Amino acid sequence: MEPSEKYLYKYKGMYFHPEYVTPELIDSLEEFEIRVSDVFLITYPKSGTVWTQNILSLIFHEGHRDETEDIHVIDRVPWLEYNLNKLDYANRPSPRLFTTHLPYYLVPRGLKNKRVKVIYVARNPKDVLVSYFHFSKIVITLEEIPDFNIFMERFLAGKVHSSSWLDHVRGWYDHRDEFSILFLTYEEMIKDLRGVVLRICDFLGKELSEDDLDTVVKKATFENMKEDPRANYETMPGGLLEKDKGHFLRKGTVGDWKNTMTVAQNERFEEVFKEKMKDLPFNYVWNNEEAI
Ligand SMILES: Nc1ncnc2c1ncn2[C@@H]1O[C@H](COP(=O)(O)OS(=O)(=O)O)[C@@H](OP(=O)(O)O)[C@H]1O
Repeated sequence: MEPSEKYLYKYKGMYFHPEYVTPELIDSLEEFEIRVSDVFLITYPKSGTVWTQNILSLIFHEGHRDETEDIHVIDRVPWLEYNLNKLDYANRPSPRLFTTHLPYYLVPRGLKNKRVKVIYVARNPKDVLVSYFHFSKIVITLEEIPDFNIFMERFLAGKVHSSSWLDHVRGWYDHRDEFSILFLTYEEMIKDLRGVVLRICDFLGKELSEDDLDTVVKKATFENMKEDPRANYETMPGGLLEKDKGHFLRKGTVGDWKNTMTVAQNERFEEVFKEKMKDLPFNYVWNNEEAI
């Protein structure tokens, strides 16, 4: 079953939503003017994007940490290709923080000067699949596919928004030498959030006091983010979420795929993905017992 054109179109090998992204915009991003102080967060959807957005916002903005500023993370670390709140990116003060789901070959050329810091977060693709499946039910501009089996086949074929998980992760990993890039996984964030925040700070050359570090870690926990209107995405622009159907911050756990996928579905998933993932260094995300 092919994706409906109402929700998806393909451009330069990548599926985009027609309402938010035009081919002209994608083309223009190649020349997007980069500052060396910019920081880019890059993810495949449902891999821990908003979590890391929140962490970056907390690291960089005292007013977020001490709650004196009421600015949503979508405005602190906005999407490069989905400028939902029409921010003036060219005139934002430095350091600018951006988020993107773009593949390595569509990001601004300036990222390749190796001076711009890029953080890539990957997550076990089975958990990504399940999170994506639930997400498609609550976002009004995503095609809702009630049958998990059909959704999984679309996911495996890369016929979803942002295309194939495998191509995304592999592309960024195989081209890592062209960027100044820190790879993180959702699973290690779950296992040792403080350690990951420290690694991010180290990578970005940010020094936080112990108290500030504690605050970042505390405010980035699932429970606290769920209660924080600046970070829980309950009020997405344009009323994108159908709140009575579920929440953006849904479960926030590792291994939830086991509650959804049948043995046969897991076998099918592994048949398509496992061999192709073999030489990726993220093998540990494949098997949750090994990850935790
Ligand atoms: N603090 C924290 N701790 C643990 N997990 C968290 C946290 N914040 C967000 N999440 C979970 O991340 C999933 C959403 O992924 P993304 O933010 O990448 O989605 S999106 O691409 O921006 O739509 C989604 O995963 P699921 O719960 O499995 O659906 C969120 O719950």
